[in-house]
Amino acid sequence: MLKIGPYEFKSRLLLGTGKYPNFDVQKEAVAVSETEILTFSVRRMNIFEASQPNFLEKIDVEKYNLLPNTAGAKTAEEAVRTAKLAKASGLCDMIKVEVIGDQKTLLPDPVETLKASEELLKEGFIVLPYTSDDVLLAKRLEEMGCHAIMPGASPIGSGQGIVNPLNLSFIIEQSNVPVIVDAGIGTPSDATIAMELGADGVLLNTAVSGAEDPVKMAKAMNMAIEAGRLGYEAGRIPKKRYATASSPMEGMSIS
Ligand SMILES: CC(=O)[C@@H](O)[C@H](O)COP(=O)(O)O
Repeated sequence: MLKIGPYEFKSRLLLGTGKYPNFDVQKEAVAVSETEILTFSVRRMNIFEASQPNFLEKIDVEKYNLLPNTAGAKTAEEAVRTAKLAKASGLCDMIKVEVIGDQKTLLPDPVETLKASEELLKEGFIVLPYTSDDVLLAKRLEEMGCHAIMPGASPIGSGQGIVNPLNLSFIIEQSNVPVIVDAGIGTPSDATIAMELGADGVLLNTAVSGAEDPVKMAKAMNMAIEAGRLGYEAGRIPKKRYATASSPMEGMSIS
């Protein structure tokens, strides 16, 4: 089970809702992914205006846990304001803190992310910050009280996969709260690697919504995350420098 604050989830896949070719494909992809957590940008949702386009219009939102995110925020102040809007709409008390520090790489601003997370924790939110793969920053966010840490695999939408598995493994090793690898996943095998490293979950969007067949890819991601988790729990064999026979002859009576 994936436990985030007071919530428990069977699925370890968190899915974004943007950039699908149409709402029918989005709906089917979400269904086959078997995700229980959908994230969406509060700023793009028009949550208070029923007449405006709704990016979740074909989805039965009652069936999912919604994880609003503060995408578009460049400062802690903007992120806090956006989070409060989401909470006021009654959608959920979880918030993905996303404060972008650079528009080319879309990497998170560490100082503003810390500030926003601290403020939102004080306000009683369940806080999941999107952060870089900086090990010490992840530690500070956990010590502050964040309910999960979400280090990036690589830049949002880049599909580069996990560029620094060593840092991710340090973050996972030190963490007492769930670590959810967020952003940059390109293929099912990237998601499996994150889970084999010991991540508690994976958040992804572009790899599914931008695939040639988003529904097939959503299914593949579901299976990949499940496989990676099983492999992690099963415990991998140690790597050796030289070969060891798969069928040893010792103790056999055949000469
Ligand atoms: C939807 C969302 O929250 C994104 O900002 C997230 O980081 C996913 O990134 P990818 O699109 O690279 O999977």
